[in-house]
Amino acid sequence: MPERPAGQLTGPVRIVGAGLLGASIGLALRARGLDVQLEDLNPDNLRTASGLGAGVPVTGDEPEPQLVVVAVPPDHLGDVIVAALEAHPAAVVTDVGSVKSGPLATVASHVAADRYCGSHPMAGTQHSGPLTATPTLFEGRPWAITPHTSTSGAARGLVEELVALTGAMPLAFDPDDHDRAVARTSHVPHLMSALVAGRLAEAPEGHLSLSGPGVRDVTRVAGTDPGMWLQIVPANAPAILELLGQIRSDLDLLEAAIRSDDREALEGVLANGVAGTRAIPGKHGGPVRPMASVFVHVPDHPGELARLFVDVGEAGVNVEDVRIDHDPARAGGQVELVVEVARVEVLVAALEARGWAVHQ
Ligand SMILES: NC(=O)C1=CN([C@@H]2O[C@H](COP(=O)(O)OP(=O)(O)OC[C@H]3O[C@@H](n4cnc5c(N)ncnc54)[C@H](O)[C@@H]3O)[C@@H](O)[C@H]2O)C=CC1
Ligand SMILES: O=C(O)C(=O)Cc1ccc(O)cc1
Repeated sequence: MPERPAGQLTGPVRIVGAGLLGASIGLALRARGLDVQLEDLNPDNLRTASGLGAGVPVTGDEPEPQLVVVAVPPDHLGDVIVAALEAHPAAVVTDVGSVKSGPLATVASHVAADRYCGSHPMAGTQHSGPLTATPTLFEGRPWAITPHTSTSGAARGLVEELVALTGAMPLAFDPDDHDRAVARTSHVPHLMSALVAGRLAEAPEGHLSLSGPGVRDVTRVAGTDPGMWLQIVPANAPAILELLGQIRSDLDLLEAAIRSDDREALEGVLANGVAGTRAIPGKHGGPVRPMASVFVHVPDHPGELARLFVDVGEAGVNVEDVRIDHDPARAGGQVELVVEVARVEVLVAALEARGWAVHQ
């Protein structure tokens, strides 16, 4: 295939699988003025996605796509990518699947594999289907681009443009290395979250009333629709099993340390955890900036949250993250504002001066 200079993703883009990911990509591309064609086996999802403005359902009369984005569940990726390469002999084909080596194995023997370049955005919500699709889903998020040995420069270039148009941050990975990376950063964390959350379901009556932000943080991702994970985990079994083996040894060490009250070994486990959290890159891949939480009691009246955020804005402090919980002490909410450590004093002083009950 001839090399295509950069800056030439003009569409049409065909999206196969108009669920959460497909419809969100469609919305992002429509916002940039590209023609988007939608295909889905499920007529309800197709109707919802096109109704939201993510693109136009295919009829068979439309022009050939320049780029096909396959966004179907993991079990079907390989076959649907091959079908797209065959159906659209001039198009570049990518997919957004969570695991790259399996689909590539299906595609690799295909004569037109040079037109295929895998990819994987690290963004989602806890819901599947197009209803919660949003054009901003990918903004500032990492999006892996996983060319294989025979991917053409032109195919890779077009996928890079797709990623740039959605506002995501492109990161190049070899497909196998990508799978090892997401086993560590996404798949095993999800399974660990499910294991911890699973112990909550059988808790004796009353115990869960002591739930605080900690348990919510650790179990949040376990609450996502399990359907997709039932396909992701088997698709990345080798990389996941390797990490689970290491965690099993860590658990043995931890259990022994607790049994023998070995504080040094326990400290080692906890220190490793601290080192791990600090190793996660900061926003947009930048350096990690130390963060701290400021907790604010918000009375249970309409408009109070809005007033709080106006006051934070006027204090000139950027909120990096925010969580809202019931206040265990009084009626109302407790808002946790995560800000840079260096901004905590300014924020606390400004909020107290405006009458907010604040603690750290
Ligand atoms: N949900 C997430 O958080 C993320 C998902 N992914 C990957 O993106 C892909 C799509 O995931 P979601 O959008 O969440 O799933 P989804 O379930 O919301 O959407 C999948 C869509 O594909 C359609 N479909 C299934 N088989 C099809 C076929 N053969 N031809 C045409 N349409 C077909 C379904 O009807 C559905 O509308 C998956 O491979 C997943 O691994 C990647 C990053 C994040
Ligand atoms: O795990 C995360 O960090 C998410 O944001 C959600 C998610 C789920 C599955 C993926 O393949 C990619 C991202």
